[in-house]
Amino acid sequence: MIKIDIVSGFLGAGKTTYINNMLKELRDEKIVLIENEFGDVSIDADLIKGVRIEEISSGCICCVLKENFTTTLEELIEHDIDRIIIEPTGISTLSQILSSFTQKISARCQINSIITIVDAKNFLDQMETFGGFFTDQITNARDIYLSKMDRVDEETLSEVRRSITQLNSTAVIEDMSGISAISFIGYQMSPDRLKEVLDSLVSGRYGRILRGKGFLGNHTFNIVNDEYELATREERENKLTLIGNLDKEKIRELIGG
Ligand SMILES: Nc1nc2c(ncn2[C@@H]2O[C@H](COP(=O)(O)OP(=O)(O)OP(=O)(O)O)[C@@H](O)[C@H]2O)c(=O)[nH]1
Repeated sequence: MIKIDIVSGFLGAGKTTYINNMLKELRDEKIVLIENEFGDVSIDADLIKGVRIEEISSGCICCVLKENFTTTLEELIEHDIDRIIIEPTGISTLSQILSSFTQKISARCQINSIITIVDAKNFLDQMETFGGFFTDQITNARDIYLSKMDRVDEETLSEVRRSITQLNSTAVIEDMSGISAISFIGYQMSPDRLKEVLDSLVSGRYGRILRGKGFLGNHTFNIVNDEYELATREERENKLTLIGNLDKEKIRELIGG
């Protein structure tokens, strides 16, 4: 299956910056980047190096250029590639892009990630003015990355996080430095399996876990770096939160959420 990663986000949010970082991690793969520009002049394609780039310009792939987009994808999947990264314009609606995947595309590809980059510095102002795009980009994302964290204070950051969570309570929100959190509510496993899972989590094979806390039935556990403690208490709702440089895909597989 060809992996598809969609990296959306408002104008200037940091999509190209994120994709360039992502490409550094994926040197061994055959990748095609679909770059969608609203204007005629391609700028982003010049900023990205080392991969094949398909440009679709003069409009958004979510509306006027939707057919071009679908045709481009259908042609691409005939080739020997591992991954397609899609960078829509900043004013694209993510729901429309997701609805462009025809049966032919879905049969050959698997959506690996649906990311929205949120500019922490400008988000609250832009949200007031351009709410529609944001709402769609945020509600349809699986992962939300905050950029420009270096340019905001803690209070603004909390407000940005609160506002995003109101629109999408299930997306993982993380900063571009790679420290993120992942939570599971109502997950199920046996106490024996829980011990195996905790051993795996602290092994380093699932990323670097800085902190973890959770409950499973009458068990409670704490993870700090590469150690964990497991104790028995009164019955609670099954919950688990992990914070760190996480390999979320593998963690989701491990926990089964
Ligand atoms: N201070 C700061 N600047 C950032 C950060 N991320 C991106 N930028 C800057 O923000 C500007 C826009 O970043 P891009 O990655 O080009 O954003 P984009 O979403 O691809 O922009 P468009 O394609 O025009 O919509 C650039 O000058 C980046 O260097 C960040 O975390 N902190």
